[in-house]
Amino acid sequence: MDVTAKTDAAPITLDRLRKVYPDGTVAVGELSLEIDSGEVTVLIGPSGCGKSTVLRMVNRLIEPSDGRILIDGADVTTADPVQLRRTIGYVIQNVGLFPHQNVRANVGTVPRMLGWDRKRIAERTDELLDLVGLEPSRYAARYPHELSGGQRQRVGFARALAADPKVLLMDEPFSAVDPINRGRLQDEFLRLRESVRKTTILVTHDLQEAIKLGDRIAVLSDHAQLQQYATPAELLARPGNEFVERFVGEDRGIMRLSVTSIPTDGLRPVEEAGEGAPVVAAGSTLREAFGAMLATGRGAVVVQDGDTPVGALTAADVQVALASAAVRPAA
Ligand SMILES: Nc1ncnc2c1ncn2[C@@H]1O[C@H](COP(=O)(O)OP(=O)(O)OP(=O)(O)O)[C@@H](O)[C@H]1O
Repeated sequence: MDVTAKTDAAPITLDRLRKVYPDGTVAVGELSLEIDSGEVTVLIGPSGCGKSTVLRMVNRLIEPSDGRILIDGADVTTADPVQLRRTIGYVIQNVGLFPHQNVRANVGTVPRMLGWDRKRIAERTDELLDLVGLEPSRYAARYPHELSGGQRQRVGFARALAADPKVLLMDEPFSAVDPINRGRLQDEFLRLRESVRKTTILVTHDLQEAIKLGDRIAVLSDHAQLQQYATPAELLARPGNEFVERFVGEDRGIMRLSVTSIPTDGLRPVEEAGEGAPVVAAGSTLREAFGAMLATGRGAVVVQDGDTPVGALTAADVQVALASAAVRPAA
């Protein structure tokens, strides 16, 4: 892990957070959650269970009725909301770019408010556009309507990161783009996380997305009641109660393939894979190994560390690896 990037992040504590809207709707009953510095925590749960309300209390777009929110140990429920929002990146479904400002101006919004000089803003904008894969010379002068949905989402992400916030809030960030682009954006998000490690709270409806992007997943039921808070692997292997079991559904066995790595020991001798068997890299997931078997119609793969074959894994071994991962203590 990149230590310098890690220092940019801050832990978040939600302490008995509560929101009752003026009409009496209890959106959030009482939620407590510890989010480690630099981690991505996903809030997931049925429609209307209070996910967005929780997220929007963190940047004070919504005022909590009770409870505290600590960022880096400081209670932000008493901070000036405008100042606070400048230190928190916020990415929403339809991006919310300013339509009459070009990409450069959109990305520079918060640095401008913070009074950075033009040169510093321009340098930062170029750096961020590069980071999200939009070449500045080509895209900086464009207006939002001259971009695809996925490109707009990238600009939104660059804008959220512009002033180097310690915290990033993302509300259904990828749900407005088509499935192929969504997958690409998710992959980019994972890649970006290697260099820009912000403490992130991400709201989604999509369990696959939660499993792919989350370090931890908080499953909520109505009134933002916390049903389980666990790593993706733990959640799928050991749903904490009936609600979570129903929520993760019957596909959880299949999904576990994506969050479980090929075992490092106990592999068969390479020869057992047979001549011409597909090769997967050591450290790949069971899903990648099983996918390679299905794609080639073979019953085994060769596991390779760099250029060196280290063993063979059969379809039956995949099942055994899944079963033994379930009894191991949580990662
Ligand atoms: N301004 C408001 N006034 C009254 N009730 C509200 C208000 N905003 C949201 N609610 C209610 O609070 C509850 C939680 O809403 P919230 O948007 O946080 O849920 P959500 O889990 O994000 O939903 P979705 O997944 O459908 O976006 C819902 O019952 C909603 O109808």
